[in-house]
Amino acid sequence: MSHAPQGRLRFLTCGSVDDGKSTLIGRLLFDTKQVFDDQWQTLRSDSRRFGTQGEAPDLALLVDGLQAEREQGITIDVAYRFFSTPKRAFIVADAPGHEQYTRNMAVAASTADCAVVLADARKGVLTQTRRHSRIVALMGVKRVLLAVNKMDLVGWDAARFAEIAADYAALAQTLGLTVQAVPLSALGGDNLTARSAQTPWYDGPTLLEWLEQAPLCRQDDEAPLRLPVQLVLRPSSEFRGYCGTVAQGRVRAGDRVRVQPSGVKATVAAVRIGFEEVAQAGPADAVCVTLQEERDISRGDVLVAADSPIEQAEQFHAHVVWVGEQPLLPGRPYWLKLHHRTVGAVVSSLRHVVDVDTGAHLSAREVAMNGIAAVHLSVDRPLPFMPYSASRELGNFILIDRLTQATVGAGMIDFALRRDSNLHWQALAVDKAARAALKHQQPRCVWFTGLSGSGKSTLASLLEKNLHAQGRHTYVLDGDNVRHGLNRDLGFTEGDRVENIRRVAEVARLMVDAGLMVIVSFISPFRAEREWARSLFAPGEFVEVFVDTPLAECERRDPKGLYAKARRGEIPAFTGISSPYEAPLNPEFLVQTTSATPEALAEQIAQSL
Ligand SMILES: Nc1ncnc2c1ncn2[C@@H]1O[C@H](COP(=O)(O)OS(=O)(=O)O)[C@@H](OP(=O)(O)O)[C@H]1O
Ligand SMILES: Nc1ncnc2c1ncn2[C@@H]1O[C@H](COP(=O)(O)OP(=O)(O)O)[C@@H](O)[C@H]1O
Repeated sequence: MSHAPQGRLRFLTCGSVDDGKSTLIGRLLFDTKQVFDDQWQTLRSDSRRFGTQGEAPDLALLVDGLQAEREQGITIDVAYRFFSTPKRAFIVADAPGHEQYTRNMAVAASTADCAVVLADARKGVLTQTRRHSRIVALMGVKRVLLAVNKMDLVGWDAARFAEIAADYAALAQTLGLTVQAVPLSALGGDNLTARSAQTPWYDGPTLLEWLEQAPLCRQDDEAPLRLPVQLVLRPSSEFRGYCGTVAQGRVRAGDRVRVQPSGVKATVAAVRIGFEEVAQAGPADAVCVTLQEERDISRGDVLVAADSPIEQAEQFHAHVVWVGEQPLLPGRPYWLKLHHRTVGAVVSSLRHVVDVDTGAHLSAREVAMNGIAAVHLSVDRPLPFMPYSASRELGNFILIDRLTQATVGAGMIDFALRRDSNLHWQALAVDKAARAALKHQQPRCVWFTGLSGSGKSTLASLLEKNLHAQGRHTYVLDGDNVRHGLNRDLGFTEGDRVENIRRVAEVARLMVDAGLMVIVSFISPFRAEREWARSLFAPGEFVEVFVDTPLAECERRDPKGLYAKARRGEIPAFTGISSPYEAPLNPEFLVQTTSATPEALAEQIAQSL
């Protein structure tokens, strides 16, 4: 094998179940397997240099799918296979076309340079073909080979091939894909690795020729440097190295760099790959950079060319592929991880859900598993980023459930929202401490949660009376009254409850900032929102009170007759009956209303404040 491969092309294959995908991949592997051993050696030596598996080959080097997603650990059903020819090495990702295909395909496509879309010559372009092509295009793949397979079963009919190719070309145009259609038979090996005698009328490339020539995505070493910091190495007080994989551009000793988001500048002292000092490094190189100056840099920062910063924002327009079992709900807090930076995030608005069959934009209030949506995202700290179209490494993120730590979404940033740069937090001369001092009190948010009829309102009202009598400045936010004003537009779906609590928590925060002792009394059935509410306050400021009255007792009390109605089926999604209540795991107070009077309970809580 005298020729060095021209880089390593990653592609994915997609098609409907019977289109012949496995045969095609099997054939490719079989026809090229004579060099497989050589390549395996390369992988082994690569693994020793860059890998994390010691002597064993680090397959992750082949499969660095959604980077963050992999670190997070989520099972994605994608098979990666490896083969090579004298011209090039290939990694083919095979995403099963059946269940969960959206998320599997999205993950596979997120690192692919191109895609091979199969169509059965007898069936032509099907709904599935459209669906897969749309997902592939959304994930940033620009080039597609349309493999019109089973041409032998249509008698190698040139007209049939031309018809399918034209059909697909029309779709490709709407998706912004560049297409090469190839007539082939995976079974017979025609036009796969060798030109077929059956298609004298076809003068385009074979499938393999096309793959050998297809441009790689990651070749942008002309671009300014972008190096997300994955790890800060400090083996001794003398040495501080910043490690990560170069996303774009080159880095050399002497280069001026800027640290984002802080903005401080520094000069590169040395660049290492493994233990070796190198003159320079480029895209996809895993490097360790040292600086001449001492700087405060941590994981999640990005080193960029000093004169060419990337954007930073807190609000984005993005696309999300939802992989969570629970639906995506606007207003619910998630963690967002972009390159190596993790921040708090909420979907501030759900713009639309994409119908993958037709491309239509549908309005929706939540996104189910495998759904794809356009959203506005708001994060709690400035995030250096690039649009996904300009950099997959700096433009793709994952969303993580705050409670289970499971990955629930994979996303692509489209652009920062303009309003972001015009919104500035007002620093005011009089602050919370000053306001609280004037009132001679410690501001607090006392958060009552529990079933309807558990006793929240009764206790909240008694607590306020008690505090007021001590000269405290208080305010009660109660579900029943807030739902008549600020939250009049909200009902009792999961999404509406999430938004209900989000708004109330924000209002409570403002009131605590005003120096008040705020008492919140809402069912607030979900842990995620209560935990997020807690995160808005300083340590010790948020006091969660779980009014732990058994459902049977609440139902017996039924102060508003709602349980009776709910049992008769007249109220849909009633908490405790037909809608869930997630009890707090570590509340500051657990209150049992069946064994003490409301007055005694309120007194106990007041004492502790
Ligand atoms: N479907 C359904 N489920 C639960 N509750 C219902 C429902 N429909 C109306 N109500 C009445 O609304 C009050 C609860 O509102 P909240 O804002 O506290 O609910 S939530 O936190 O958004 O879940 C609740 O008041 P409380 O009894 O004070 O809890 C009920 O009176
Ligand atoms: N120890 C107690 N604490 C609070 N409420 C109690 C207690 N014992 C009985 N109750 C009764 O339970 C009912 C609770 O209703 P409410 O305070 O409106 O509940 P919620 O606001 O949680 O829906 C009231 O009728 C109240 O008098």
